[in-house]
Amino acid sequence: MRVYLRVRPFSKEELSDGEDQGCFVIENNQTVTLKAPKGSATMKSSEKGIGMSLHKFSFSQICGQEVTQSELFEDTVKRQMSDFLDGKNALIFSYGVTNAGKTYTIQGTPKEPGILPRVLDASFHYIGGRLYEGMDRKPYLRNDAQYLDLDQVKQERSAKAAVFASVKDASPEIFLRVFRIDNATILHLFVPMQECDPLRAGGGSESSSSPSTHFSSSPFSYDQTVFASDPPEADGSQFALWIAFFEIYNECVYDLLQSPLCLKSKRRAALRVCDDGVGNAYVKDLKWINIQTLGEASRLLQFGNKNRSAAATKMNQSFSLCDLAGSERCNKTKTFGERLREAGNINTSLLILGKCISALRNNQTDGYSWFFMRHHL
Ligand SMILES: Nc1ncnc2c1ncn2[C@@H]1O[C@H](COP(=O)(O)OP(=O)(O)OP(=O)(O)O)[C@@H](O)[C@H]1O
Repeated sequence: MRVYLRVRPFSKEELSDGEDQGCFVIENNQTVTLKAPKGSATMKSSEKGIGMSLHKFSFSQICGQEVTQSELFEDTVKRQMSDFLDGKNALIFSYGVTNAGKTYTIQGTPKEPGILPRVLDASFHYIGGRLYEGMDRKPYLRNDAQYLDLDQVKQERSAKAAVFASVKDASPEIFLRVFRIDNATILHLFVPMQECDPLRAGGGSESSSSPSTHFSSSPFSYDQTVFASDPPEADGSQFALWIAFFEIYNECVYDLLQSPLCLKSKRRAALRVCDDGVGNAYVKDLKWINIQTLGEASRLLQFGNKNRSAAATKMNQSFSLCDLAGSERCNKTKTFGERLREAGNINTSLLILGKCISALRNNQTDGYSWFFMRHHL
């Protein structure tokens, strides 16, 4: 596990409130010293000879306030991303007091995209023309994939269409802003809008052009050689990308990709955290959506984020639902196994996005977590 510290600059308000008291000194790129603020309980205690006013902390690496989003990605996540593309699962978790800069670091702003859009972009870049266009290989339990029959594929398509239909009125401007670096690059990065049309998106494999063409002119600059070496084209490997997005709120797991059409009651149903039978936790009944383009990924992110804030403010939370959460053993049913191997060499790559708020709120802290799972079948 690697632990990075990111220090954000003071805001104008903080500076005018005199919060910059030199309490924080970066000694080197791995060590910081914290000095208790004047008048704080810690400072008063140390003046009485109880406890210390100085504390040193060490990290894998410290990113100072001058570090840009792009540099942060290069210095921290890129290595993990490379492992992920090599077939290892990964988890990225950000933790800090409210207003510390977690959202800025993970999601970023239109002008300064954070880790998430960069990783999505890099994933598509890496996969290039090897994206599996069908929807019949789907994540299953924690580390597995299942084969879907024609009826199930149909259901997947309509579920996807329902989600995309509910964001179809979103302004393309907002949509584009998610990854915008500057005006000149907008059109290059994003897929043509008709490719994001919900009806077409619902059609799954009907995408007519190779996904690689959409990302060849991405505004993000990566040294692709740092990423895992491409699997040999000759082995016919393809990649299926599915996204799930959930939040943990007051100890309950909520699906953020649940289409509002499915929410007949105003209460959101909490999902269960189950065991796959071999000790791996997974979220039962979590909605997975197959994506074919970076644009679709971006729309899902937008959709889920909207659900998150709406959920917190508009919906009538029922804490009695909490008893549904918690670990529960679920029977492992039939998996795809050998049938998939016979059918071809498909890598199923999964991205799970989630914001963990949970009981951490009690300490005025919260965290973002983000998992990558990938398996070769
Ligand atoms: N590295 C940075 N450079 C410039 N501004 C930053 C940086 N990090 C954070 N900020 C700014 O600081 C403010 C707080 O950041 P952010 O909203 O990301 O905090 P947070 O930890 O997600 O807060 P919360 O837990 O309340 O959601 C925002 O205005 C953000 O734009």
